[in-house]
Formats: sequence, C-alpha cells, structure tokens
Amino acid sequence: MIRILVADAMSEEGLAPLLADPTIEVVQKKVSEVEGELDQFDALLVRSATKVTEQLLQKMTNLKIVGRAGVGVDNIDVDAATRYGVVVINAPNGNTISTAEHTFAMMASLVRRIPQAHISVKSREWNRSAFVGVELFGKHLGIIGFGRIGSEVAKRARAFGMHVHVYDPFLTKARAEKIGVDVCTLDELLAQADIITVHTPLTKETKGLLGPKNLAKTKKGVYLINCARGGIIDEQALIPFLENGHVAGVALDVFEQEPPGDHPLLSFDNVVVTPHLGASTVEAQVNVATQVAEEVLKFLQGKPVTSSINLPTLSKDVYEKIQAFYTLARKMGILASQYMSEPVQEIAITYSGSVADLETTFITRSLLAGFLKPRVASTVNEVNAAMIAKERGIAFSEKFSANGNDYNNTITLTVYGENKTFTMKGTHIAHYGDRIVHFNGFAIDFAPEGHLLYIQHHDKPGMIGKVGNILGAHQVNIATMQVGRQEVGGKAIMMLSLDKPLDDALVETLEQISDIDAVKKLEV
Ligand SMILES: NC(=O)C1=CN([C@@H]2O[C@H](COP(=O)(O)OP(=O)(O)OC[C@H]3O[C@@H](n4cnc5c(N)ncnc54)[C@H](O)[C@@H]3O)[C@@H](O)[C@H]2O)C=CC1
Ligand SMILES: O=C(O)CCC(=O)C(=O)O
Repeated sequence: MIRILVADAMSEEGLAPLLADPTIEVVQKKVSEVEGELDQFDALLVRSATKVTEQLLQKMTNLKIVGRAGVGVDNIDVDAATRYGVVVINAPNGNTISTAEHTFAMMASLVRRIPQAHISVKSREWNRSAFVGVELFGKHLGIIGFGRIGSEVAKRARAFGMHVHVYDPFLTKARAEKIGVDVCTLDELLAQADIITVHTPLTKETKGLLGPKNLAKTKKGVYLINCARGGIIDEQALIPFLENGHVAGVALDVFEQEPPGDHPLLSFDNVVVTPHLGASTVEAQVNVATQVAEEVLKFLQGKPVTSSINLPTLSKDVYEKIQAFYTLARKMGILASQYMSEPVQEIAITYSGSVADLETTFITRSLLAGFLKPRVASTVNEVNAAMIAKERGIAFSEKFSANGNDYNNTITLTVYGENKTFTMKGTHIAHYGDRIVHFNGFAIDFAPEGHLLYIQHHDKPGMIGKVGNILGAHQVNIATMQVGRQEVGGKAIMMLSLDKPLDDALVETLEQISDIDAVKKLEV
C-alpha cells in the first residue's frame, strides 16, 4: 500500500485521483500529528505552511516525492531532497490567475483606499472626503519579473488603460515583442512607474531588490505591491520612505516572516495587507491540488513527471522514446559496478546511432544510478546520481556519434578505475530486448538479466565441460551460455545465465580450475 501524507490543507476535489485509488492511503494530518510514522510515507504533499527541512527528510526514510501544491518551493530544502534522492515537484500554473487577480485587487485597494474606507464605514463614520483616490487609467505600471503572474498582471493593466513597463533580465526580446510590452532597465522602470509590482522568485539577486538605494530612485508618490515573496521589497527600508511620504502606499500579501507578528509596517494607515492570499481561491486550490495529485500519481506509477524541480523535465513522447535505453543504461551501470569492484575515477559514456539523437540526460543519470547503487548505502536514483558521483570524485562525460557500430544504436561505457579500465557496449533491439554486445574487450551477445556468471579463461577444449560439470554437481542449472574469444587459443570468456544465484564457495571452486583466470558473479 502506497502512503501519502497531505500535511497542509488541500482541496478534496483536487486530491480526488489519489483518494479514489484503492492502492493508496491518503493521510491528511500535520507532520506533528504523525511523528511516530514519518518513515512510512512514500509521498508528502504540502502548500507553504509545512517546512520540508533536512531534519524532516531524514525522518521520512521511505519518502520518494514531495509535491508542492503551488509555485514557490522556498519552504522545501530542495538541495537536501536532491541529496536524499527525493523528487520535488510543484504546480506551477494552477494559481497564476488567482495571484494576478489578487495583485489587481491589492492595486485597486491601494489607490482607492478601499480597506481604510471599509473600516471607517463599519465604524459608523461617513467621511467621503477622507478617501479620495487616484485612477489607474493612464498610470505607468512597472512590473518586475515577467513570468506567468507578471504577464497576466500586464494583460489586466492594459485593459485598465495603463502603460506597462517591464523589467526581467531573463525575458527574451521575442517574447516581450509578442506580448507587446515596453521592456526597460530596472533604473528606467523605477524612474517611470507610478505603481510598481514585483513578481519574481525570492533569490539572492531579488532579496532586497527594492531596498534603500532603489527605493530612492522611484518617483515621489509611488505605490508598491508585493504578492510574490516577502523580502523582495525590503520591509525595514520601506519605513522611512512611508514616513516621509515618498512612498504613497504599499500593498503586501507576503512577508519576510509569516505571520509577521507585531510588525512596524502594520501601524501605517497606507499599508494594505493580506495573509498570503494570492493563491487562495477555490479555483486555484482545485487546480494546484489536481496538478500535484496527478503528477504524484504518475510518478508513483513509474511514469514521467512534467513539473519536477530537481529532475530533467520529460514529455510523455520523449519518455516513451528513451524508456528502453533508460533501462539498458541502468543494467549496464549495475554490471559495470560489480565487475569493477574497485574505486573508479571516471565514467565515459558514448551514445551512437539512433540513441545519440535522443534526450540523454535521463539515460546517463540512470546509468550512474545503476553504477552507484551497489556502492552507496543511501538511496541513489536519477535525482541524486550526478550529485553523488561528483561528491565521490567520479567524473562522468557523454559523447555522441552518428555511427551505431553495426547496430541501430549502442551505448558504450568505459570505466576508468584505479588499477584497470573496463569497457562494455550495449544495444536495444526493438521486440527483442537489451543485449550486451561487447564486454571487457570481447565481442559477445548476452541479455543483461538475472543471475549471471562471468568466466575469463584460456580458449582450450573442454573448458565449457569442466564448468558445466561443477555447476551440475551442485544442482545449478545453466539457462543460457554465451562465449567469446579474442583469437583461437587466446583469451576467452563465458557469460552464463543461471537459474539461481551462486554461493561464494562455488565461485572459489571454479577459480581453482586450471586455465580459468577470473570468475565473477553479476546480479542484474
Ligand atoms: N502570493 C501568493 O500566494 C503566490 C505567490 N507566488 C509567487 O509569485 C512569484 C512569481 O510566480 P510566477 O509568475 O509563477 O513565476 P515565474 O517563474 O513564471 O516568473 C518569475 C519571473 O521572474 C523573473 N526573474 C527572476 N529573477 C529576476 C530578477 N533578478 N529580476 C527580475 N526578474 C527576475 C524570471 O525571469 C521570471 O520571468 C513567485 O515568487 C511565486 O512564489 C506564486 C503564486 C501564489
Ligand atoms: O499555498 C499557498 O496558498 C501559497 C501559494 C504560493 O505562495 C505559491 O504558490 O508560491
């Protein structure tokens, strides 16, 4: 039974695909309520309240995926999750419209002083002259961060007759022209805008982006809005600008600390606040919960996910094309790791023929994961394989060649160890399966599956019989046997596929046979 912990409040309608699956148990409780059973969950779904820290990840030893029902993953230690091989996904566009609309609601509230007027009327006052606002029509709106939400805000601003100026260092000219916005530098935006709204993630570049220096470059009487992340507008820096009237008003949905407690900004009449409500609409909550539930379900069924933060994103089409090579690469990694039972410094992979045209990042990660698995005590998978290889000083590289070496496709793997170098070549043949066609310098043809026994010997009559007799005497049945040699009478190999794993004692017996140089059990 798969167990999923839904640690923050989420739409039941959105969770329906998980709740309907009889193989899944969904537990809707806070982390603190399931402390004793944290090691039993396969997936964890959160919004922004639950902090997915390294300590929590350490306790959730069976965890495979964290789903964030929303955009920002700043409440998740993604680096730690990656180290532990836990996939992190989010729901990037389910709450875009809600947050853009909330930004507009904040903008209107700010310039028409709606919250202040509301409180006044509720206090039984009728003071119309105290709440004269300004129009949005004809005003210059500066949008910092022109992604999903920023661009939806721009569309609405144009419908209101506003002039839109955009600053986003990662915005391509083509996209800006397509949407028809005025792209400018940050300084130009600060100098022109009557209202500035921020829609970037919180990064080390955007933290304090509107701090003392940049606030001083804004127009006198500017309005500021933050419905993105607390800290993009420096809260402390705002105070003198509000006190001296340079900033006419601020609308904040997000805070550096949430909840903000008794924050000095809350005492200003012209500071309008909401408790992180950008995504809090029925529609957005259904959207994000549905997105994240569907993605988690796909992941747990072994299908590709499209909104991962720490895995390369794959479309269904691409996944279907690479799936066979992904499996072949994993098996090659496992075989090579067992064969090279010594420290390795480098893994070189060459993709040749049709596989060279595919998205190979995932295939390479699969090979690395297969290679590292027998060597690493903790979870190793496509999420953390590259990171673990790096940590352990194993360099890896990819090369591509149009020529498939007599096959439609091949993956060639070379592992450089402290004492030796090992090479293997594999291919995938449609409707037939995976084959290893080159192993340790020998041309051969075997399926990388099950209990394999590699024997390196001298090419002499009777070798197969000697091995067969010993295995037969110990009731070990040989399912298949492939042989290869470099030259007549020279070095040769046998690759046997057995019906059961071999005892170490039997391996030692086989090693005693004269003219046998090496015997290795390989389990795939
Ligand atoms: N208040 C709320 O409830 C919600 C808040 N958010 C927050 O809103 C923000 C925007 O979300 P989306 O539009 O979905 O993200 P997005 O990723 O689509 O857009 C972010 C944009 O910021 C730009 N950017 C990055 N660094 C920048 C910099 N140094 N200067 C200027 N631009 C920069 C990026 O190029 C990108 O275009 C995020 O912080 C997200 O967490 C999102 C949903 C709900
Ligand atoms: O879950 C929420 O309500 C917060 C949404 C949010 O901030 C985000 O999606 O980045």
